[in-house]
Amino acid sequence: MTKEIQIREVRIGSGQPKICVPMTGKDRSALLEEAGRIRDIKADLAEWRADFYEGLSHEESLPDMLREIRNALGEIPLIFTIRTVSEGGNAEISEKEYEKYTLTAAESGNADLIDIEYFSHENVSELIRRIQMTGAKVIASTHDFEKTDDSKTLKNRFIDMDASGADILKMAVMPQRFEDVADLMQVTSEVTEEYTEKPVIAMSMGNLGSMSRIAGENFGSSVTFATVGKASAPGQFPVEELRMMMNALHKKNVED
Ligand SMILES: O=C1C[C@@](O)(C(=O)O)C[C@@H](O)[C@@H]1O
Repeated sequence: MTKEIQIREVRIGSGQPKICVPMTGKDRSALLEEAGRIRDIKADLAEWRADFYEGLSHEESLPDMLREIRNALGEIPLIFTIRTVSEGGNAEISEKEYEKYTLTAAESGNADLIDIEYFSHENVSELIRRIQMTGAKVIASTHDFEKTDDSKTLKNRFIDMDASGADILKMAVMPQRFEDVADLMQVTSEVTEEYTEKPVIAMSMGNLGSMSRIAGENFGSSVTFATVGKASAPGQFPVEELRMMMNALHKKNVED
């Protein structure tokens, strides 16, 4: 049974899955415009994909940028993410920099959640602990933009992330055939029912996997990512389309 986590006014892990919109702007004005659109469309959550930001290597600009994004978002909870090249993102940075930037974001007090790539970094449990000491929550994440491993491997990855002390567990994988999409959904359902009480976020990417972005309510994924402009990963829907499809599915679920 999943225990919900409340971030500001948003409850993750209970009710319908929450819609999160990534911000992929490369500079201040693009980011503030995206944040304004996210607020207008009333997304549940926003994610700053700071690996798209050209100022990332100027660590001292991060707190100011985070403060401005926070002001533009109002009360919408913010996830701070640096997606590295090895997990399908744009950041080519050292371990030291990854640690420094994620901690700086946490210490700013303006990012509610910090995404940590669980399998790609050193001393990750220690980093998670240090981030949590600032009051921010941690999403342990894993991404595979090439393929979907077998169910046992996916399940073990969730179990490892669960043991890390992170608050939320996230997995995004690329399907090569329909069975991969079904496997991801099945494993997520099993993990949320039998292995962890933490909220889980799971998606199968690409067009083939896009059904997994609609149906989280049925298989145990508590957040889904959607766009107001540029997608941050393949297969994402525009927010309004996704909201309509999720509401239609929810209606059927409660009728049953
Ligand atoms: O981890 C995820 C999920 C994601 O890769 C997706 O497939 O929607 C999009 C990313 O921005 C986010 O950090």
